[in-house]
Amino acid sequence: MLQLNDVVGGYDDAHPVIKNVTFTIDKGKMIGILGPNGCGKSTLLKLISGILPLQNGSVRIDHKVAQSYSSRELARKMAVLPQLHNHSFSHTVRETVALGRYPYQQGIFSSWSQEDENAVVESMRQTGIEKYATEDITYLSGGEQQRTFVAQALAQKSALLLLDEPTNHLDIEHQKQLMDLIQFEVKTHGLTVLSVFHDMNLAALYCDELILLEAGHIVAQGEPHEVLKEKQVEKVYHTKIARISHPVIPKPQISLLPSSYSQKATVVSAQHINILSDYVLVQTPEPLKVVSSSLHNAGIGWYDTFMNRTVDEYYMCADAHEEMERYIQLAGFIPSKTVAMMTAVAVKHAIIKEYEEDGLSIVVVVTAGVGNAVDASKSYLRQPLWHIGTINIWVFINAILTDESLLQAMMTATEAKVKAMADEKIMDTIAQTIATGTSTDSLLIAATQQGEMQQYAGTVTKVGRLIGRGVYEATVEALRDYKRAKGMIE
Ligand SMILES: Nc1ncnc2c1ncn2[C@@H]1O[C@H](COP(=O)(O)OP(=O)(O)OP(=O)(O)O)[C@@H](O)[C@H]1O
Repeated sequence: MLQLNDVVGGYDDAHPVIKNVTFTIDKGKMIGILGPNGCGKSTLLKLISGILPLQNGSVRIDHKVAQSYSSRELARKMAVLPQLHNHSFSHTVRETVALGRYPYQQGIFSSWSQEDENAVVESMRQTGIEKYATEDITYLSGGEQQRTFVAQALAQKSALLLLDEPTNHLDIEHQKQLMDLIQFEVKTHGLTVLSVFHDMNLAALYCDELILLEAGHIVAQGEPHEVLKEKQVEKVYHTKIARISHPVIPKPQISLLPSSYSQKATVVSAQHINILSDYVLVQTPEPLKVVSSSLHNAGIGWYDTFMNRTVDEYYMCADAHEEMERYIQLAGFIPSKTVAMMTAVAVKHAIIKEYEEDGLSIVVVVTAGVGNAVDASKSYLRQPLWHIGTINIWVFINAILTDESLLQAMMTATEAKVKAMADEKIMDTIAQTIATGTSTDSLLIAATQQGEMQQYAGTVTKVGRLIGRGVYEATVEALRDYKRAKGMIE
């Protein structure tokens, strides 16, 4: 649909802004242009739309050199949404949108057709601006004006849309509406879109491909995950960032790292573990980075309150998540900052252990009830019933853990728990084999993210050795306590 070959151009022949830019966009694709301020994004759009002449190279639209189209023909092929600037002219919203139909007019509005009318009405409806139709555009907010100019570009009904920061001035509801609308036109009507973005995350969510410009050159081009690489983005934008995965769809997202974020020194020790009447509680002065399978706030996140709550062995609740959230609130804590799990074991039986080796320390807290012990390899023999038995394990680590380390710590802790079950000969009463856990166990790894970096946490790493030993010893002790409480041992 659009082909650029060795395009050179700008405002001054001696110093072109755009230098040898080559790319092709297929029909029905949405491509985002990214790059720092002044790198030439808007200039590139101006060269493509013919506002600026090319110094070298060619722009082809539908295999024909762009300059060979008359201006009216070109406008039927290509609509342009420039960067929104203050403008002095005064038109109603409807008149402004209707200007998008000029390529189809013979004289000024002398041949207004039903098709023109339909295009204007439809694009005003799509962008949600019908209610402002008779208002003067200069009285609208920045976002409303932006939507009016998008409607004008859509009313042009051209196959190629060039957009310069289309979501400028829009709140997130209208950003999403606009991007959804453009994506719908791309997917269902084969519209081709080339759009400048400052918001890399929005571009990654909606674009098929991204082009990253630096000082008028293309430095990267491809699918969002290929272009938004941490080192590449840091180099081009001269700033520290973290690349993360979108939580719901497989797209990369870029997060800024403020340079002056400072945390209070946080070291978790056994003294932080409070055993209250109904729950074990830990509160830390700063949030810890947590990975857990807790009932409340499972997954990876940052939390400063940790609760292991005793419930009746026959606890039943239609919505345990909602009930737990209410419980946390009534107990005086903030649900969004709290990770919480449940146990049928009285919390006075919680085992707390602290380990330190070579400047690295961890705290392990375990409650173990194994009335519902299961051999994971034989659990298919059971009915899938939810029943609280539960071994809950917390591991607090005074160090910086990478994500891979947090996940390895989960594995190391699980292996240590399984070994404790084996050594204590805890049986799966249905399979008649040694159990590996209970059917509702939870595990939490929480790192202060201060101190020494622990890249890995497998069994023979510095932190893995502490976790393996700590979880094993605390679980064995908790299992013995459980047996004692049940009169199984002295
Ligand atoms: N009308 C103009 N005359 C002369 N130089 C210009 C003109 N417009 C832009 N420039 C220069 O061209 C370079 C590229 O500008 P351009 O607007 O294309 O950058 P951009 O990547 O779109 O920037 P931003 O992210 O700030 O919108 C800049 O150095 C800018 O100063």
